[in-house]
Amino acid sequence: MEDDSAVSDALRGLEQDFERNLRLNEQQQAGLRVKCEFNGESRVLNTFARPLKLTDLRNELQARYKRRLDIYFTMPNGEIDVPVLSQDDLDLVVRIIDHHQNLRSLRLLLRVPPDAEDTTDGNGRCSPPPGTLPPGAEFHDTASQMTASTYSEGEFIPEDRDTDSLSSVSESRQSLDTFQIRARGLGSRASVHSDSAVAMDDMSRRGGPGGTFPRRNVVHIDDGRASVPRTMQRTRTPAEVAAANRRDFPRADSLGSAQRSPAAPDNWKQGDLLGQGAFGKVYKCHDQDSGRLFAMKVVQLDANQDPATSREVKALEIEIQTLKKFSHERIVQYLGYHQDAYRLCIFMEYMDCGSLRDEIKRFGPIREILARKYTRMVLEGLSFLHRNTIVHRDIKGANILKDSQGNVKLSDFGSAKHIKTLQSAMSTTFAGTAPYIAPEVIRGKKYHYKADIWSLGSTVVEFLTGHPPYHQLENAVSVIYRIVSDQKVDYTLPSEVTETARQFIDACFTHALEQRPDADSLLRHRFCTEAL
Ligand SMILES: Nc1ncnc2c1ncn2[C@@H]1O[C@H](COP(=O)(O)OP(=O)(O)OP(=O)(O)O)[C@@H](O)[C@H]1O
Repeated sequence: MEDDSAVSDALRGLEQDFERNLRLNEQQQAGLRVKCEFNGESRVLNTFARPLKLTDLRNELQARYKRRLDIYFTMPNGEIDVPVLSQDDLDLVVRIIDHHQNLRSLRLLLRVPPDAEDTTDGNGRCSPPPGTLPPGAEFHDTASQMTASTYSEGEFIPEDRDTDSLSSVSESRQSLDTFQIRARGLGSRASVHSDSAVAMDDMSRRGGPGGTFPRRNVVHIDDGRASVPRTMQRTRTPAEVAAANRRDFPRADSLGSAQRSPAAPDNWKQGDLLGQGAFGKVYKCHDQDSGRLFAMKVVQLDANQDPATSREVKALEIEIQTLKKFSHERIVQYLGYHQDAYRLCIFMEYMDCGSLRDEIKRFGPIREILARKYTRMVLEGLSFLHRNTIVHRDIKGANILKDSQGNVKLSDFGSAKHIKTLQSAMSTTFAGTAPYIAPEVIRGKKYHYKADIWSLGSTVVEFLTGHPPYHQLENAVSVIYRIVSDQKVDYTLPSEVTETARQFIDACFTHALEQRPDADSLLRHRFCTEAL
């Protein structure tokens, strides 16, 4: 009986291989259709003969667009663009789409090279229109004594600290952070799960005791202090919220107490630079009213933002408004945001020891005993996010922050999608993130919460070896090619690392989503439960 089923399995496998090869042959004999997107406009170029030559492609682009353009390969999910710099990159990209069942054409994103942009100020930034605040001007600049005003459409949403009817989501037990928030009774589980944003938006629409009234977004700069204007936002329609939540999640069955939302400071002073990511700088800040320290991520905006970028900024603001209501001892607390014409400032809880990536850079790979502890804390954070229908989407050492007591927390959750789209729109790349991306995401599936588990596997390799898998490869295209084509992720652990660690990592690197364990089951893995 067993023999029979083994034979039929093998036959089915052979049949599938045959069909795949047949399809591949047909595809390879047919030419290659190339679609290009430039400045928000999509065009189908010629069908190119194989093998596709980079010089032919460049010549065709030059003829069509009459300018030199940088070429990026856009993955089917539209979120990942990787630069195509050489013939080798292009060959890999063609191989990726040939092995991809659903891809019929090569999608390329075209961008004007930064050095060719004639509207830049020489630093890659766009010059502001006449009469506007220069991009370098900081709000706290005492010398300038300026008052800058920006106007945006929308309805004024009262700050949450004045809004008793707004609740936040929290499971924080004994948070060691300085942003401990006062508990305010039990929240409704149902409203916080997939309908959470609807419920919150609904409450926002109704407004708290402060009422709802239109207001202009004005930034006053005086006296070396910055006053944060009340934020404005467009409320999400139920359809948008439903679309955002149309994912397959575990049930939110253990939401804890609802608490008062943390609020962004009204008056602050910018301090030292804490670090810089692919997209913006992070500064330490001092709340001038409470004395608390917090972190401020500054995302520079292009003054001549195209509509797509503006939409993404708006979406990011809305996301942060929602995310700040989530509170847990293993996630870095969002406090709010402020936007003007030149920058979007995202306020967050301050973590005084920086990221685990910084720690690895400074002190080398992390010993397994500590890696186990960090992994457990990361999984607690992931378990909370996933129960609350949030996919982190960018788990990596650089997004795990630590305080001086050894607590680690997840940062940058939820906002990753908008940040990435913005990065893409503003011509930065996120090659640094490529080694952590799950293969199904590269293949174009929507982010499923289990994609975070795959990234966790890469992050544990990073803890133990100092680098994620495939870091030695030269470029992002090679990395994503290896992730989608390797049956087994190629990584080497130091000899002293236990078999338990390897099993844990391999469990994270399970290709089939339904077999890949979730955060709660990984928390029960011996890697997390047993001390060394
Ligand atoms: N809340 C915070 N508290 C303290 N330091 C922080 C905080 N957030 C970020 N940092 C510091 O700033 C650095 C840059 O953070 P940022 O989130 O901009 O980029 P990243 O996560 O390192 O990289 P990428 O932009 O590619 O995701 C971090 O590595 C960390 O050292």
